[in-house]
Amino acid sequence: MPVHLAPPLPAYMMTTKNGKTAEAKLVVVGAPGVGKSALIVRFLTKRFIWDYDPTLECTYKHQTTIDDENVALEILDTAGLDDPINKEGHIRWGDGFIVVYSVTDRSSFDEVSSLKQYFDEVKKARNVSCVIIGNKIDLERQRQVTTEEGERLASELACAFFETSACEGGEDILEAFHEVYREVKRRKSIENRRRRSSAQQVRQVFNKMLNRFMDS
Ligand SMILES: Nc1nc2c(ncn2[C@@H]2O[C@H](COP(=O)(O)OP(=O)(O)OP(=O)(O)O)[C@@H](O)[C@H]2O)c(=O)[nH]1
Repeated sequence: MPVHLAPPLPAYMMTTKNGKTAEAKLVVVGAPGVGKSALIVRFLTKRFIWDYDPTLECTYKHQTTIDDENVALEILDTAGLDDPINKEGHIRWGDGFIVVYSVTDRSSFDEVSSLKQYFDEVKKARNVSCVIIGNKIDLERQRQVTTEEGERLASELACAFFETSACEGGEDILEAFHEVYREVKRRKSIENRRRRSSAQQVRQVFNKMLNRFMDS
């Protein structure tokens, strides 16, 4: 009997020491059956459930601490990204992405590059915040994708890389979710710096023009 996922956790609005809200929207994508739901549930509850209904679509709100910072995460568990409108909407919504493949399914690995490329296109960024997970490493005898292949691809795509077993658990699952948050935070701070510096440039030009006008 398939087990239904627990209902999403209640929403929290967290504030950091300086009074600001730290939050990030994460999207978990990958081919059907690679273990996206199992990884999310493992991250949220530290438990593994063998059988799920195939995911329709589910968003979880989760309060946690990452690097001593209180963070409110929203995590979207996607159900295949075949519908182009839905797909684009998910990508626009997300700040960071976890792309999952199964080490026992080469075709799921082959989809990773095109997914990453699509994120970059939709977000109009050279590199969106993204980590790659090769899941189901407990099924070593059925492995079709080596660790080296995963590492190589992740390095080509400039993403952090983790191999996990949602079934057995382990720190790498936690670390993958934390790492994508860190990446989101890094990029946000770069964007903010850029925005501040261009606002400063506009102010300088404006002040120069104003001074010239006043002098004339
Ligand atoms: N052995 C093993 N089985 C796993 C692991 N992760 C998930 N599974 C199993 O793989 C199947 C699919 O897992 P899901 O978490 O539903 O995969 P999904 O990617 O969310 O699937 P869709 O919602 O259909 O896209 C289930 O039977 C899980 O029990 C793992 O790490 N090891």
